[in-house]
Amino acid sequence: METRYATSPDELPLMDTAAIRERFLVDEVFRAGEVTATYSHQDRVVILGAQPGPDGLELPTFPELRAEFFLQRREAGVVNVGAPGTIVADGVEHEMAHGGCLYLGRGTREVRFTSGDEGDARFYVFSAPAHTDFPTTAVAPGQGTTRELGEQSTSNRRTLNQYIHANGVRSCQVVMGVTTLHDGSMWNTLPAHTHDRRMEAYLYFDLPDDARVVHLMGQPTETRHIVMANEQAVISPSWSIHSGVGTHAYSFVWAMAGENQEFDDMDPAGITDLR
Ligand SMILES: O=C(O)C(=O)C[C@H](O)C(=O)CO
Ligand SMILES: [Zn+2]
Repeated sequence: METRYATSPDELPLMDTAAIRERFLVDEVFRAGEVTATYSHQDRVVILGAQPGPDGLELPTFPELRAEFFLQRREAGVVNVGAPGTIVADGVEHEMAHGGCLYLGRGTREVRFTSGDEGDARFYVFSAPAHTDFPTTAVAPGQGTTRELGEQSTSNRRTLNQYIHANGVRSCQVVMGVTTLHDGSMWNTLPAHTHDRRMEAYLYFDLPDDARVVHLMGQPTETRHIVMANEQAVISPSWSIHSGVGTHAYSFVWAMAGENQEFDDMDPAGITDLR
């Protein structure tokens, strides 16, 4: 497990490209036949990638957690960004289509990831500490609470699907969903925002290999960028905007943890105020 310590907004302007990437970018979320894990001290979230081969993969625990099993004190949201697969959670099997979501409640002891016949599934997992047990629940792609956002004329037309949230699948901290850009739209989360009460992470997916997303971060008046490829994740502290423009349309998993699950608890950063 890789550890990333928390960052103060004062530090960002002093960092060069390599330092910014090292601190905020999770460049290899998926490795065939492995579970990767990154522990961020921003709200103590763990970002994992599980890409099971024919033998499947167990969700392990890690020495850093001092926990008997991974979900002993945690909950997690999972989105499959690869070929169809299944997750077996304490003996119950959940079919996971491309883009489908599963909430794993605190106390789930055994989690097994498998791929189907169409190639490797790739399970993106976002986990946060939990104070109680909520039931493990699956949501099929597109079956969450949907919001249509943006305009074609400003290249930010997109469909946002909320899966784990205050009015949907219940959780302690995790709020999670998928946003898909419509063909010809490239900008996500514009106007941008911050939310001081929770951090957020994005995993960009369904982006062609030769395309990139220029992800914007930092305080609204002191922004920096990270050039990102398909299936890379980025950690956004609560004080940072998280917006981006692609050279092609794409989808992204957004996931948050902190003290307020209210989706619209956002402090907008006006487009003309950005620096
Ligand atoms: O397209 C968007 O806008 C988003 O997906 C925004 C994220 O959901 C977000 O930043 C929630 O706080
Ligand atoms: Zn946000």
